[in-house]
Order: sequence, then C-alpha cells, then structure tokens
Amino acid sequence: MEHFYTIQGEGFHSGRAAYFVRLAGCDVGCVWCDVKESWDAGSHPVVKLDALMKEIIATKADFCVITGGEPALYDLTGICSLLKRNGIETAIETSGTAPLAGDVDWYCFSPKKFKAPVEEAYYKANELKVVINHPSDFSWAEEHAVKVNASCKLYLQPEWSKQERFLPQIIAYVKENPKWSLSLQTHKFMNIP
Ligand SMILES: C[S@@+](CC[C@H](N)C(=O)[O-])C[C@H]1O[C@@H](n2cnc3c(N)ncnc32)[C@H](O)[C@@H]1O
Ligand SMILES: Nc1nc2[nH]cc(C(=O)O)c2c(=O)[nH]1
Ligand code: SF4
Ligand SMILES: [Mg+2]
Repeated sequence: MEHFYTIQGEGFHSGRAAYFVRLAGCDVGCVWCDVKESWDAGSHPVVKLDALMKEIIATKADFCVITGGEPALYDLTGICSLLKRNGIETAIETSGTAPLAGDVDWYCFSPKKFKAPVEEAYYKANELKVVINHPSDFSWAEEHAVKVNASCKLYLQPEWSKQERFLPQIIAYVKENPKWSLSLQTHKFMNIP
C-alpha cells in the first residue's frame, strides 16, 4: 500500500528510525482500525520487491517494520531474507491471525476480538500490544498475557480516538500491574507518518 522512512511510534522500538512497508489486504475488520484504506488489496498498486529494496537501501535505515493491513497474509520469506542479507533488522506488526512465513527479528503481536489468533503467535511474540478500546479490554489483555512466552514484553495502547477516556485508566493499571507498559502512538502526536 505504501512505504516510508520514519520513526517507529509504538511499543518496544518506539523512537527508533524505521523503514515501514505497509502491505494491503486485511480480513480482520477491527471497527476502530486506523488504516481501513489498507483493507482492499486490489485498490493499491503492486510494487516490485527489487525496486522496493533499492529504495530502502538508499536510506540509512537499519530497521524495517512490515505492517499492513495484515502482513502475515503474505509469504514474507523473500523480503525478510533480502532485508537480512542487506544487514537490515526486521520487525512485523501483526494481529497473529495467520501463520507467519518469513524470518523476522521482532514479532509484535496485537490480538483482536474480531478474529482469533493462531497458536504460533503466542510463542513467536516478542511484544504483546493490546489496544484498549473498552473497560473489559484489561481482563482480555490478561488472557493473552498468560499465553505468551516468558520473555515477551507487554504493552497496553489506548485506541487513538478514546485516548482521553482510557489514558488515565491505563496509567493507573500499569502502576498497579507493572509487568505492563504504556504504549502511545507517538507518531500521531508528532504528525509524522
Ligand atoms: C494498523 S495495524 C496493522 C498490523 C496488523 N494488522 C495488526 O493489527 O497488528 C498496526 C498497529 O496499529 C494498532 N492500531 C490500529 N488501529 C488503532 C487505533 N485506532 N488506535 C490504537 N492502535 C491502533 C494495531 O493494533 C496494531 O498494533
Ligand atoms: N510511525 C509509525 N509507527 C508505527 N508503528 C506501527 C505502525 C503501524 O501502522 O503498523 C506505525 C505507523 O503507521 N507509523
Ligand atoms: S487487524 Fe490490523 S489492519 Fe486489520 S483491521 Fe485490525 S488493526 Fe486494521
Ligand atoms: Mg499505524
């Protein structure tokens, strides 16, 4: 759908320079999704992998985030190995609803109520990032936290349009449950992609 060099705004790698590759197509359908225009893969142009790699390598990026849409719908073996061969670390942002084909260095798992994740998401996850959109999402987040591997980092991220309502609750929750950290979509505050 689009590709751009920016700052990772969310989660563990927040603040780090990152080249984003956003693949179009998603079958999850979150009501609050902030990139609904990514859902229809057919409405975006196909980009050749070698051309994309040239654009990435032309920057100083040492980190590439593959997102979407739902990037795990695609076989990412080729893009991941090309990035690795060029010394670029890879990360994926995924709802974990499809098994991942491709070797990534960082797996950010953001489960959704709208479609159940596959079991491999729980052991592959380096980071569990749960969007808080309803008071019941705190206990829902805990249901996933007990299933992820022991070294997985845990984040709660307010749904962007409900930040004013949920931020105080997330702050109080993280203070009571310090295994969780707060993740904000800092790129939106900075008005960068
Ligand atoms: C747009 S999604 C694309 C990757 C993948 N489909 C997923 O959901 O993880 C990227 C990240 O943005 C989060 N996100 C999407 N819409 C959001 C919103 N309105 N507020 C906060 N986070 C949101 C998702 O949960 C996910 O962690
Ligand atoms: N700067 C920036 N950071 C991000 N982290 C995750 C994003 C995503 O949409 O997957 C995202 C995004 O769209 N922009
Ligand atoms: S899974 Fe990700 S891209 Fe798909 S609708 Fe949900 S937030 Fe949007
Ligand atoms: Mg985003």
